[in-house]
Amino acid sequence: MRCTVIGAGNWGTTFAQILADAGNPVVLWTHVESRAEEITDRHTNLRYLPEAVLSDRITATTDMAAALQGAELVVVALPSDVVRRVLADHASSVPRSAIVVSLMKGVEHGTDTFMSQVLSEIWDIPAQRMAVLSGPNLAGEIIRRQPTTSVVACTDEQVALRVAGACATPYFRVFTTTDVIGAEVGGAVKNVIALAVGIAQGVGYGDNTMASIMTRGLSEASRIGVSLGAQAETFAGLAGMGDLIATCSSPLSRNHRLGSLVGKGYSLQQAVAEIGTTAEGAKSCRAILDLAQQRGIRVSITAAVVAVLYDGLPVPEMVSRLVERPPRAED
Ligand SMILES: NC(=O)c1ccc[n+]([C@@H]2O[C@H](COP(=O)([O-])OP(=O)(O)OC[C@H]3O[C@@H](n4cnc5c(N)ncnc54)[C@H](O)[C@@H]3O)[C@@H](O)[C@H]2O)c1
Ligand SMILES: O=P(O)(O)OC[C@H](O)CO
Repeated sequence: MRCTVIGAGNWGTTFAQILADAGNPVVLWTHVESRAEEITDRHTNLRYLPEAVLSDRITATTDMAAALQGAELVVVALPSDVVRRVLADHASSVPRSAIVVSLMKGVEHGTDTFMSQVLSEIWDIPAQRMAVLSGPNLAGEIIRRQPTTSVVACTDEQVALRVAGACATPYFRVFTTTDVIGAEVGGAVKNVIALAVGIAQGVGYGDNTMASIMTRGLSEASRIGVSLGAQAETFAGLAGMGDLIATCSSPLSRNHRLGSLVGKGYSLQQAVAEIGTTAEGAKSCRAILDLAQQRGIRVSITAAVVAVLYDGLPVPEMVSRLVERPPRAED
């Protein structure tokens, strides 16, 4: 398939490499002219993936219309808070038959909208051509061709299978589902839970604390998802538990690292500056809390992360707020 990937950061560039390894020609869009030249001429992207040698099936451009021309598969990997601003004016350049895939794991602040919903809205993409790919997919491992799995969600299963086929390589095994909202919620909420785990580990707490936050965090994701129409089983799968385990356990996760810095006493601004690339949980946690509160869903961990990052709650009080609560049945 003729593929276009929008966003040449960690995941966009790594996903372009997956598509190229699967035999597809790929055009990678970046807003940075020097990066486009570097990717096309030298087959590197030193800012994001310093050790990688990229396939010569990948070329890059800053010209959005040229990047989208003739695309059969359009993949978007931008930070969630710039998607609307960067892409809204380019609807007429998206080929009418193209399949659009969101790789993003975030919720838009202000509209509480998931990324596939933003893309469908700004580009007028029908549900049967709009897909989401999510799973335990740390770019830093995949660019080294370490094996992993992922799931493509689309209401049209045949479309999900086409996308899965287009990115199948010996190191990237892709499953399919029709539960689009479940994949979206799993990907976005696990970032917030990884922040909470990172904060606890930054304070110095160990594996019992991590396991407790992960398990109760998955329960928050599942409750939010089901209230939005997701299937509960999705949260036991790759886009739920699978991604949660990878993100909460790995030092490669930006959300985990950001949380750990906050647990050690950094302010949010200092931690964001130190990480230097996208940590979606910090941007999405308030929208996720909004979504839960609007539906009367209890999300204590998400609320605690918002309180620490945005309302000045001291970290030790976050921990006691989570632990010192009356007993009740596990749900
Ligand atoms: N990195 C991963 O391992 C990984 C894995 C799965 C999903 N994701 C998701 O993919 C999305 C992108 O993450 P990433 O890791 O590639 O982020 P990144 O920070 O590494 O890269 C972001 C890219 O967006 C570009 N960008 C930023 N602001 C822009 C603007 N205003 N206009 C145009 N381009 C702009 C940057 O130049 C860069 O190319 C996120 O939603 C993330 O949650 C990341
Ligand atoms: O580095 P993070 O925390 O954005 O996580 C990357 C991926 O989402 C892991 O699947």
